[in-house]
Amino acid sequence: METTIKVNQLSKSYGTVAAIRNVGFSICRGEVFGLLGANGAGKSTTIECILGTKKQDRGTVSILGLNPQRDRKKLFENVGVQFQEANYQDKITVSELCEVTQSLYKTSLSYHDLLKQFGLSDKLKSPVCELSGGQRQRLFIVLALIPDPEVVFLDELTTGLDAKARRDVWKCLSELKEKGLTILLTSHFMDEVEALCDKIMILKNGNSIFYGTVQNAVASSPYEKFEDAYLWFTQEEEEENASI
Ligand SMILES: Nc1ncnc2c1ncn2[C@@H]1O[C@H](COP(=O)(O)OP(=O)(O)OP(=O)(O)O)[C@@H](O)[C@H]1O
Repeated sequence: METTIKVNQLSKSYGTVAAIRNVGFSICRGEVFGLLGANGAGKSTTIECILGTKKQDRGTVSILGLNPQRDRKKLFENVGVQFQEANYQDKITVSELCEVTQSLYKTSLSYHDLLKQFGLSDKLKSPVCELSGGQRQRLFIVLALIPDPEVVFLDELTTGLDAKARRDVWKCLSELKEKGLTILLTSHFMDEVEALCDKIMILKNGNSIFYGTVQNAVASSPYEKFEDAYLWFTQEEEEENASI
C-alpha cells in the first residue's frame, strides 16, 4: 500500500522539556490514524512537525512524498487542517468564510455539498460567531475539507459535539476514507477511536508507548474493552518507568 505519511525517529524539545522523543510511524493512503495521549503528551508537537510549522531537532518526515520544511506551498495545496479556533472577522458569515477559504486554493470542493453533509446547510447566512460550539467545530471540519485534500489533520475531532452530530461526523469521515482520504486525528474519546481508526499510537510524556491496531492494544492488555486497555497502557507504563 502507498505510504502517505512517514515519520522517523522524530524528536523535539522546548528548552529543557523533551516534548517528543524518537516518535516513528507510517500511515497508508486511505487509513485513519489516531494519535492518542493525555494533555501534554506530545500530539500537537508531532502534528506541527509533520506540517512543517515546527522544526524537529532530530528525525525525518515525509508527507505525500514531500519534505514539509522545504515544500510548504505544495503541501498546503494537498493537506487540510482542522483548527480549533480560526482567525476570522467578527461578523463574517459561514458562506463568506467558506468563500474566503475556497479562494486560497487552486482546486476545491463545493462547500455547499460539504455544509450539507455536515448538517450546516441552514447556517449559510449565519455569522460564525453565532454558531453553537458544536456547529463551529463541524464548520472547521468543512473548512479543512474544502481544498479537496489528500490528507486531513483533525484535532480533537468531535469535542463539543452532541451524540447525533458525532455519529454523523463519523459517517462522513468513513465515506471520505473509502474514497482514499488519509486522516490523522487526535481524540480523547476511545469509542470514536475504536469506530474510526485503523492504527493508533499512544504517546506518554513524549514517548510512544503503543503503536498498532486497536485490536492489538486490547489483546496486549488484560482487558476486553479498549478504553480500559488505553487507561491500562497509560498508567501501567508510568509504574514501569518509575521502577526503572
Ligand atoms: N511552545 C512551547 N514552549 C514550551 N513548551 C511547550 C510548547 N509547546 C508545547 N510545550 C510542551 O511540550 C509538551 C507537549 O505538548 P503538546 O502540545 O505537543 O501536547 P499535546 O499532546 O498536544 O497536548 P493537548 O492534548 O493538551 O493538546 C508539553 O509538556 C508542553 O508543555
